[in-house]
Amino acid sequence: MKWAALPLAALVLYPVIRPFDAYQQTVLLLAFLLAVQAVSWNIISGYAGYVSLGHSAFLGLGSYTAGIVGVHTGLNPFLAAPLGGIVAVLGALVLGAVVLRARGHAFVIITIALLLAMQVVATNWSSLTNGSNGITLELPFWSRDFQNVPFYYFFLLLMFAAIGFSWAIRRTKFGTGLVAIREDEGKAAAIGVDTTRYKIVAFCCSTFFVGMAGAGYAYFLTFLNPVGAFGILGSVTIVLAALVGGRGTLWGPVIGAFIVQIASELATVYGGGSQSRVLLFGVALVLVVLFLPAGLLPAIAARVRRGSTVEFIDQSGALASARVEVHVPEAPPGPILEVRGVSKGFGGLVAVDGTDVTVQRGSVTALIGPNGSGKTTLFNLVTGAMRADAGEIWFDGRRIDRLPPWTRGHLGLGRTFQVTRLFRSMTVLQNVVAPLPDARWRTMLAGAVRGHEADRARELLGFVGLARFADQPAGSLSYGQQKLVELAQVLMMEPKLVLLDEPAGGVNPSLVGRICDIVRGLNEQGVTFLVVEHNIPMVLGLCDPVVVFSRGRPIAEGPPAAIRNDPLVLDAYLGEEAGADAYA
Ligand SMILES: Nc1ncnc2c1ncn2[C@@H]1O[C@H](COP(=O)(O)OP(=O)(O)OP(=O)(O)O)[C@@H](O)[C@H]1O
Repeated sequence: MKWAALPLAALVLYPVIRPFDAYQQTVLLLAFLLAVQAVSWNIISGYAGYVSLGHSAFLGLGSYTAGIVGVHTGLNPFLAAPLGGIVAVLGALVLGAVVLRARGHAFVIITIALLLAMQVVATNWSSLTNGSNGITLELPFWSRDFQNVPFYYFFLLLMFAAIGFSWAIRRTKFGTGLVAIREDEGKAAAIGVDTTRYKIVAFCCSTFFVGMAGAGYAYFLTFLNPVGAFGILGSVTIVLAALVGGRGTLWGPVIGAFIVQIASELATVYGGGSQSRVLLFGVALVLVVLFLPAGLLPAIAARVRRGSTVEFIDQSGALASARVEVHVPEAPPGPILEVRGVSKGFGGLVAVDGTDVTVQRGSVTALIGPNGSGKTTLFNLVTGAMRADAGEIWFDGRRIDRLPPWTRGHLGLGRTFQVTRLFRSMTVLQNVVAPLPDARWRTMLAGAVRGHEADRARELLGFVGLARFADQPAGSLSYGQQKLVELAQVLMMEPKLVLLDEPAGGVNPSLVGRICDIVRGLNEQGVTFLVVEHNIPMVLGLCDPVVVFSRGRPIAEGPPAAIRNDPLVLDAYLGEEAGADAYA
């Protein structure tokens, strides 16, 4: 941040030193305007990864708000700017509430459609917008000699505000949640992130300053029409600026905005007008995607990192034992999880077939069965990653099968994955503090890594023997270590029941013992476990009871000693010979 102080101070002082450089001021103020848009766009499309290709629609909305209000009330567009921001946010709220319930590409397409739809509305709703004749705004009331100076400071101030806002968001749990959504939306939901709410709020946040800027821009142009206000080129420019600088970073979109604005100006001056600009943007977009996919700033950061020495971490003693207190509310014995008649099919394949499974509170229950017998699908149904076709799921006395995954997480249902799903761009510590224990706005807006939560995360990392890796990127850990981090992550949610999907799969045998110790230690303190595992000796040593699955339903259940000798199980699961070997 310090490196930015000097150029920012120069920008603040420039009109004071050269008040009559109207052209240079115009170039710069348009760069500020683009930066406001790119920084705002970055909140939904960089942090959360939902690319909006029609974001200039919100600039148009702000412009029209100021124009229409100005025509009817005579309010100065600068004073109408907050209203422009609010209208943009309301637009985003309505659109986001509809579109952002879904995942993926639909959002991109719909944002383009939104932009074009607004153009059509602005053209045809003549009584409000004066149709394609456009709206002429009042002329600035100050002297023409330094006409650009107030606009310069208006956009500069907005740029600072947008950067500050983006910076603040990134430091909250909300910001971490957005990055989690970008990296793995399903996993984010499993650790308690209300992904729908987060995306809608992020979309709204990404429009407020754009709407405000729209009001100022209309005043600067003193004229508005539908094609100008809702043109696709504006949106492409925003995306290009953010991509060039580095989307998902704080300063990337700012730097990108300056580069794109200056390049665009050069193309207009030396390249023969706006047609050359379109060509330039098209070529630049292709080049950036091909050769600089992460953008300029991340590419420079990666080069600097490559040049610096890598810290060696002494891994000896990394498995040192530790104990951690977990809080599980007292409850009478009985079932904590009941799966009643649940089915799930994929096309013609029935993966889970009218299954009943009960997990008793305080147990370490195993779920074993051959590959493809439906164990992971059952986990997905219990945690809400998939919806059951039929049946009911009850957790801790409450029916949960219609609840979203994050609510199930808030109720105390934790889960690890067969193939670990840590957020790889985050550090180990950031991963562990990422889960959200409840849906309160206060929690969402709290600092991402703060006070007692950060202490707790370090304590949990110590418990799984990985405290010294806290500040390393999660992706740099070994597979087994990532499994342990994922366990620490789940424990952050104070779960009552943890579903472990193949905790020993692909893990060094020395770690398997450690995982068993951890599970036993937590279980003694009241945490219930449901474990899917192919490592039969581990299952028989750790779990009781054992439920055996075959073709989407349980075929046997009982203590390990009984399961070990059950001919049905040997037949369905391992075949007799293999079974004898495995249990030997
Ligand atoms: N999203 C999906 N779409 C289509 N088929 C699926 C999907 N998920 C699982 N299946 C199928 O459902 C069946 C059960 O798969 P599931 O992953 O639940 O088995 P599993 O018992 O966990 O297997 P493994 O022990 O190998 O992990 C398999 O035939 C699988 O191909």
